[in-house]
Amino acid sequence: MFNSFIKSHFISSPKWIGFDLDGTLVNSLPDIANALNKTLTQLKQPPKDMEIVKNWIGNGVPMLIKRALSNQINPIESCYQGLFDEALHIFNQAYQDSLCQDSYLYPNVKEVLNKLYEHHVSLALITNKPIEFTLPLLKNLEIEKYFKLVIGGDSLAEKKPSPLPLQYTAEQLSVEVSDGFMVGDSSSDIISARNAGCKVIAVSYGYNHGRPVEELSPDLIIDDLSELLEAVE
Ligand SMILES: O=C(O)COP(=O)(O)O
Ligand SMILES: [Mg+2]
Repeated sequence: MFNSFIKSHFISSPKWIGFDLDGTLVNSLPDIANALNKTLTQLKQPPKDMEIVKNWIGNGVPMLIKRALSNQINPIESCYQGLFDEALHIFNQAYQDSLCQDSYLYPNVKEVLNKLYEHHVSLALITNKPIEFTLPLLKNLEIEKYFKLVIGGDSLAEKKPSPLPLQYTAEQLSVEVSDGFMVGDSSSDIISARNAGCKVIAVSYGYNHGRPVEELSPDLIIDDLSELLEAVE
């Protein structure tokens, strides 16, 4: 099932595959930017351009809020202090209200997940998105049934780039971490996989804080998820 390039560079029969969510399976940017701008407007802060918000996604909602209030990727405490709790509260409500208004699956996502599922590869969804948003989003996009395990950014004591979510996944699925790989769009996915001791495929079309994924030397870069597979008869 796996094409020859992946077979020769990867693992011919992976026991597990971990998928990142935002920027890998789902383009959630429009709904995240919309909720964030509702939050900023309510706090009388200037709204942000979608292209800027895109660079701030990938390290969870609290970090997104801190970045937005600081207007930069490395948040400054004096900028978000005092506003953070209220901003988080407003964002959580706004995002829950329009979680899947304009978000959509990238090309071939459902087909690839379905094929892997039919071939009994254990799939895990490993995101930094809080679990309260992750589960309804998966349900709404009709891909929740493919995952044996779903880990949100607040499900464990540490989120990606910590290796913990991947180590926990392997433990839960009763496999070795090195018997599978991670598929993601951002530095946190690549670093998490390296730290956990497994290979990683990066998608070129995601967010990665506005930086090219090549910089982090993933094991393989793909432009479309269907490159994971070759057609099953
Ligand atoms: O930062 C987020 O909320 C989303 O992160 P993800 O790319 O790990 O799904
Ligand atoms: Mg991502």
